[in-house]
Amino acid sequence: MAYLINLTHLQKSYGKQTVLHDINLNVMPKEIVGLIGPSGAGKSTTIKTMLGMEKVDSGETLVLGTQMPNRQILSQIGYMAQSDALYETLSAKENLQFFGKMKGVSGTELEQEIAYTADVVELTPDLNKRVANYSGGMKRRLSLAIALLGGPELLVLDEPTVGIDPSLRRKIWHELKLIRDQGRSVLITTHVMDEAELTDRVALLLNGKIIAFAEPKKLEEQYQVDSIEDVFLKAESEEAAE
Ligand SMILES: Nc1ncnc2c1ncn2[C@@H]1O[C@H](COP(=O)(O)OP(=O)(O)OP(=O)(O)O)[C@@H](O)[C@H]1O
Repeated sequence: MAYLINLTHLQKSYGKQTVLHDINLNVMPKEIVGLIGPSGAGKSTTIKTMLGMEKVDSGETLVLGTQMPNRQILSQIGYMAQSDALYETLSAKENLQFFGKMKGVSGTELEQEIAYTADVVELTPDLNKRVANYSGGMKRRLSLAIALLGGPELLVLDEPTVGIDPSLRRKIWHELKLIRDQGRSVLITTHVMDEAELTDRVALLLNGKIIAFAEPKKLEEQYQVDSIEDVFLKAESEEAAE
């Protein structure tokens, strides 16, 4: 199997605190993988070490078959960070044009993609506003639109639905499923348990450890519960008892 992402035995500490303990995680073509866990579990650290933005202490990180860090690979991924990296003095449209060109999209194709992605995140009426005047949720939506530009084979989205209304959240998940059905893949972090049910496979992260990783339905069967939230609670109490 040619994994798009393959993390093996990742270990990472900040000072005396071990933040990632032996993380093993992979993403295959044409799937949505969720990385779910409470605040401080290590979701962003997993993503940042995976993309080479933070150094790992040990373990191997392969993204699109290449050892990270690698700038070339980074430019092929649709990455949405947890904090927005936008040009505040420019309009949303100018941001999209800038990042689109960086990804090698231009001309009519870029204009079409901007129109499409702005519609997905419901920013069409606000495209000409300066980002400095955007709300926090609008900035998240713009960051997501930027990540979608260029139709990357792999999307890595760090909490993309924080601060986003339920109806738009549903629309975004619909888009992610379309992306998956086109044969592309998504790694998404969230602390919203309901969203875990929408993934093809979900990794439950607790205190820097992956305590379970499988299809949501399989996990529910294995733990004999009806929701990922209950899987998490059960797995958490088993972990604490060990
Ligand atoms: N640069 C850093 N220096 C020291 N500690 C850090 C650093 N970055 C993260 N940590 C610590 O690592 C742990 C995991 O943080 P991380 O941001 O990965 O969690 P998270 O699961 O993404 O949380 P959230 O959902 O709140 O974003 C936390 O205890 C955090 O304080």
